[in-house]
Amino acid sequence: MTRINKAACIGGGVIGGGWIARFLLAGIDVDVFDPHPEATRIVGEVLANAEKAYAMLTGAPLPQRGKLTFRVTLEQAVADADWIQESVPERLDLKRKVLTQIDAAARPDALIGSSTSGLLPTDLQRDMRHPERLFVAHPYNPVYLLPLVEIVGGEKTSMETIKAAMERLPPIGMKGVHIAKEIEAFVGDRLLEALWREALWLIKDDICTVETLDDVIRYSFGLRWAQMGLFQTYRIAGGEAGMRHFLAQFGPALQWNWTKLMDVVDLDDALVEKIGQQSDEQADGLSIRELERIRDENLVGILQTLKGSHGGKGWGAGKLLKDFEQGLWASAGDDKKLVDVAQPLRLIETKVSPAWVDYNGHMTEHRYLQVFGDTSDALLRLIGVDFAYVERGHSYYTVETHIRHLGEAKLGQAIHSTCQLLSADEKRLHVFHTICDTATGETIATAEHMLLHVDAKAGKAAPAPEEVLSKVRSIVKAHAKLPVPEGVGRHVGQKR
Ligand SMILES: NC(=O)C1=CN([C@@H]2O[C@H](COP(=O)(O)OP(=O)(O)OC[C@H]3O[C@@H](n4cnc5c(N)ncnc54)[C@H](O)[C@@H]3O)[C@@H](O)[C@H]2O)C=CC1
Ligand SMILES: C[N+](C)(C)CC(=O)CC(=O)[O-]
Repeated sequence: MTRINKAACIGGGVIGGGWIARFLLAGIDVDVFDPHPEATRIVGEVLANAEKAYAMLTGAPLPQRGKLTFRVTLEQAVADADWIQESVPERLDLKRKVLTQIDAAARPDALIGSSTSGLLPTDLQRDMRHPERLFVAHPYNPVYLLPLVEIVGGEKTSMETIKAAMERLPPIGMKGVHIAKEIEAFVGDRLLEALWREALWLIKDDICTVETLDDVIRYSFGLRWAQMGLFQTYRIAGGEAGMRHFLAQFGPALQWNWTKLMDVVDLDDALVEKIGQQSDEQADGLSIRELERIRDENLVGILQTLKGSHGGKGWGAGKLLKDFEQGLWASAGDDKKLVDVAQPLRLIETKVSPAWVDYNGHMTEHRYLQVFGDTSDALLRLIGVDFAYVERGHSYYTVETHIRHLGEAKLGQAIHSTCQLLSADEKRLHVFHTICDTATGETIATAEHMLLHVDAKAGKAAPAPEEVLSKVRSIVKAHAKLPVPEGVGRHVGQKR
């Protein structure tokens, strides 16, 4: 997979800031040009939110954060970037001017993406000397969490550019969709504009308030759309006969007078004030940054749920997250370099995610097992039992677990896990894991597990190969010098 080595972001507002965070958290250095006097503060706040979100999103080892540099001129910012993302305000004249400036100063092999929500790439590339490398890369807010990018070429964009742009998105956790023909607003904003236009009419005509309208979305089809989109949702709504029956039943309604579609509401002062006031009431005193954090927590929860869906294979954006994490584990390589075997192995660093918290306000039971399971997986990678090993047909399965809950882990709390390898033979690993509060070092929970090496195809236990056992033996030898952890061998029971 081809990767972005150095990015430049021209414009660091809502969307530019999101791109900056996406690149930096993928380990890519970013140079920024934005003449706004408070650009540094604004980008810093977006980045802080993004870091909070990523800490909750994944326990996979994120690369070291890229270096962020603000430049005084556009030319300096783009000079050695291989991906340049333009995110200046949505005005054709301004974008053309900025893109022409980028084109003149960028490396000849640099890719140039525009974040435009709806302008045609053919119009954007009109004045460029090398228009073949300009494409629309339309993202969704917040760019650091929502993975989709619509990739759209103009008349002069080369297919090599489109291919190169598409290839560079998965390593930063994004999914490119190539829109075959350029149209204004592409696909996503075509749909959103239609909905938005109807919504404005419903408010203007006093059919409902902005809060009622949002409730209608978020308590119903909004929940469906995140995981199945429109067509697959309607396929199910057709019952056993599926999409054909759905079309037969609801197709005729399309001729009825249900929508105002192309009639554009007049956004006069009265309507702007009406929407503004209703929106203020709906926010109930929450600031934009607070709302962003609530949004991010919810998105993290949804993405994590989708990651575990479809029998653990992952579904939609959750499958993408799963693949991204596998890439992170793979490129972190064997964690050997990071781990000191003279100590219990420090293997997982994470934060308590919103999706992990129960009605008591702290981490719910099965999430402890998840973190302990992740700890076992990290140990296995360390001894060479990685994805490739499992694909070849062997693995370790956990056959017994005993968890003790000794403290509380609250939302957003930084926690880490350690592993002490108590003993091992050619088939078994006897491990003792601990989850600690990273700030205080206090123990929150412990788990004792027995893992059994298996021939997964034959479905039975089998000795591990020498290359794995030699690594196991060296950790067991080092850990034999450590005190036996308190709680080893405990069982659940009461004196009778
Ligand atoms: N806000 C949204 O929900 C989305 C916006 N977009 C697109 O992203 C682009 C940017 O939109 P936002 O970030 O929302 O706007 P914004 O107003 O938040 O940010 C624009 C930034 O560009 C900077 N800027 C202005 N002139 C500049 C120049 N000559 N060189 C460098 N920087 C300059 C401004 O100082 C500002 O920080 C637009 O094309 C928009 O259509 C795409 C997806 C979603
Ligand atoms: C409002 N908008 C047209 C700028 C929205 C987008 O382009 C995508 C989004 O994030 O909703």
